[in-house]
Amino acid sequence: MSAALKLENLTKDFPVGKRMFGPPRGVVHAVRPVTLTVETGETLGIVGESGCGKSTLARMLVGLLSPTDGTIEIEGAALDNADPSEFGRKIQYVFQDPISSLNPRKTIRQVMEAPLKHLHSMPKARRRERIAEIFDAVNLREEFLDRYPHEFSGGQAQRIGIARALAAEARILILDEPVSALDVSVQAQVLNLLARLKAELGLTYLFISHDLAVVEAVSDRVAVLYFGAVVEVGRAEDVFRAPRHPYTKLLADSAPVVGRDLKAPEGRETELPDPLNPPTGCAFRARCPRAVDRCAAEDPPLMEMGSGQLAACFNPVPEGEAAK
Ligand SMILES: Nc1ncnc2c1ncn2[C@@H]1O[C@H](COP(=O)(O)OP(=O)(O)OP(=O)(O)O)[C@@H](O)[C@H]1O
Repeated sequence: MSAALKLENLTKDFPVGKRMFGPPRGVVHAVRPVTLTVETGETLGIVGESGCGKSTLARMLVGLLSPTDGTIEIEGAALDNADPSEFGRKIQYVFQDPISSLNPRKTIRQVMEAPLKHLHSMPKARRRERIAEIFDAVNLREEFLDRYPHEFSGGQAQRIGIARALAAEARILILDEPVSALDVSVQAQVLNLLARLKAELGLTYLFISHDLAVVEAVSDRVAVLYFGAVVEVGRAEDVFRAPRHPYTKLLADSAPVVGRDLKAPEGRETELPDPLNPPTGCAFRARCPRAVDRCAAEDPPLMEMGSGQLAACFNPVPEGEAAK
């Protein structure tokens, strides 16, 4: 397998409380150095509570935000050197609510034509054919093309979002909560469609979700984010069934949906630390039932826990202590 995406120390700081003169009042470290590789054809799930940096990470990958530091490599080409149009083509964002990201005054055909025209300079006749092929691939009827965004149901809208990414000839899709706003039966249809397209087209997915059951079902590997950093990464079944980081164990024990009913051990904090005033050492230690002295002094790096599972913890959950 070759790498579709390689992130090396990717970092994003937001200065806050900007003043006319002098430095800003503080800095939010929204994404702390993230190093990750996603193989071609793989689905990497990304989970974590609200505010842990998922969207900031995703927005850097599609060029909506520029990194403070670090590098992004797509199919072997570093972002800085790559032709921006090539970059924009290969990695596409599929929003949770694709319709609100579309211009309400443009028909779906106009929306679909834009990438074919601008990224691929495709002549008109070929564009019509290509749009028909893509609509067929995502099970949408061609007659929908002359309608406007608000005329679609949630499931249809999500198919349109996927179709738009395919029109750009994306190789990597960032799926940001792609099914969380849909009814369960429609969720299954969209997930099946994504699985089929991935197999047929050899796509690579980054699947961001609060729903651990969905993430486990669709992901080959999972990265768990906490306070802007990857705290655990490994095969989906290992990470959820035998988590080594105490935060992942907390998520797995509190499932199914991250952020809802997160259990806090007796006398421990439940909230994320203040981003403007981060703690020393491990960011999770105030909530952690396994914290030891070292955790206050040093921020643990990701460490090998066996069979490719990595966790950033000095006192990991013992192997074999499966999640409840
Ligand atoms: N433009 C900004 N300026 C300042 N801080 C920001 C900005 N955007 C995000 N942040 C902060 O960066 C951190 C990460 O936010 P981000 O939106 O990436 O989290 P998230 O995991 O995607 O959350 P959610 O699940 O709610 O979408 C948070 O502390 C957030 O307040």
